[in-house]
Amino acid sequence: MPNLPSQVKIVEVGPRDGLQNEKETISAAVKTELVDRLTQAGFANIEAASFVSPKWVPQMATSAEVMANITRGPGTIYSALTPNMQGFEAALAARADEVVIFGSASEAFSQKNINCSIAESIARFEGVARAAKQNGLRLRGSISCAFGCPYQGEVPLSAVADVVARMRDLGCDEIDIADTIGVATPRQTQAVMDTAIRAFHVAGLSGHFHDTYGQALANIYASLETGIAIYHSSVSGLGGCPYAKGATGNVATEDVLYMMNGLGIATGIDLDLVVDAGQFISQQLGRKGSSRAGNALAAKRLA
Ligand SMILES: CC(=O)SCCNC(=O)CCNC(=O)[C@H](O)C(C)(C)COP(=O)(O)OP(=O)(O)OC[C@H]1O[C@@H](n2cnc3c(N)ncnc32)[C@H](O)[C@@H]1OP(=O)(O)O
Ligand SMILES: CC(=O)CC(=O)O
Repeated sequence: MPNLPSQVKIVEVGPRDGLQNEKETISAAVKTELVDRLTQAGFANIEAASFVSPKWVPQMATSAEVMANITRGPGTIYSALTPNMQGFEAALAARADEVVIFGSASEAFSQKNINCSIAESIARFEGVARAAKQNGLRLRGSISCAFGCPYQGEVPLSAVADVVARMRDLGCDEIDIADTIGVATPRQTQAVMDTAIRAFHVAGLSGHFHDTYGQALANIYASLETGIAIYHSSVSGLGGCPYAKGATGNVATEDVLYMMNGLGIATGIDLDLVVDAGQFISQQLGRKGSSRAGNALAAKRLA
């Protein structure tokens, strides 16, 4: 049995990554209730908002209202995406605990997603990073397309190493290695994670896996073997990226928790309450959730 971490942090990204791609407008009240349910379930970190252009991502336009109305848990960090100073100022006003600068290891994706090159994005993030530190906010860097890009295909390890180093030099407390389109497989995952670990301390790295090809849980297990102990997931497997067509949601939180529980890895999260939250948001969206464990556990309750 390989030596796996004895505990992990699960960052719940459903309210942001999970909902950002929904076509029908979801009310701020529903989003607020979702965040509150997730807080009750015991998450130490919830990605609750995104202060991006409402023209680019209309679903996130209610972020300030959601942040104003949630009931904050004393031990929970509420994060918000901030692509530039305009986003940062909004996140600060909304009392975000952590801001997320989000770049890419792929030039093509950077242009499509945030309308600038990787180098331009890093220059933009410098102001956000400085302001975050000055205001005592945590700073997280997210690196999209670390395993493959919907526009340019392969992404070399050297590109991942380069952006991790740039995020590190900006002073990020945590850096996410993201499989935006869910194409990675376990050996590749370990190669990318080992590359990131050479550029940043392992305790500050996280794995953000979408599940398009059904590989996300296997990739999380592979990452556990490299020592990575922070994972992102989305309740009910919600999600997708408006600038990565065809990509499905993040790995489902219920499935990750079920696996961690089985491995004896502590998360501090109440799986039953996450299943309830998944049922709630699925009902609101009018469709069955895509978490295998969530659906099985909900069916067992009815049996
Ligand atoms: C993999 C993932 O899931 S990542 C998450 C999903 N992707 C995203 O959220 C990316 C969203 N992208 C964006 O919001 C945009 O590309 C931006 C804001 C980063 C850059 O867009 P640009 O058009 O180059 O911005 P620019 O600075 O030129 O401003 C254009 C307009 O956007 C507005 N804008 C810029 N930044 C923001 C912001 N953070 N919040 C709200 N509005 C903004 C400006 O006020 C301006 O408005 P106007 O036309 O009414 O004057
Ligand atoms: C910011 C993100 O949402 C990360 C990704 O999936 O690319």
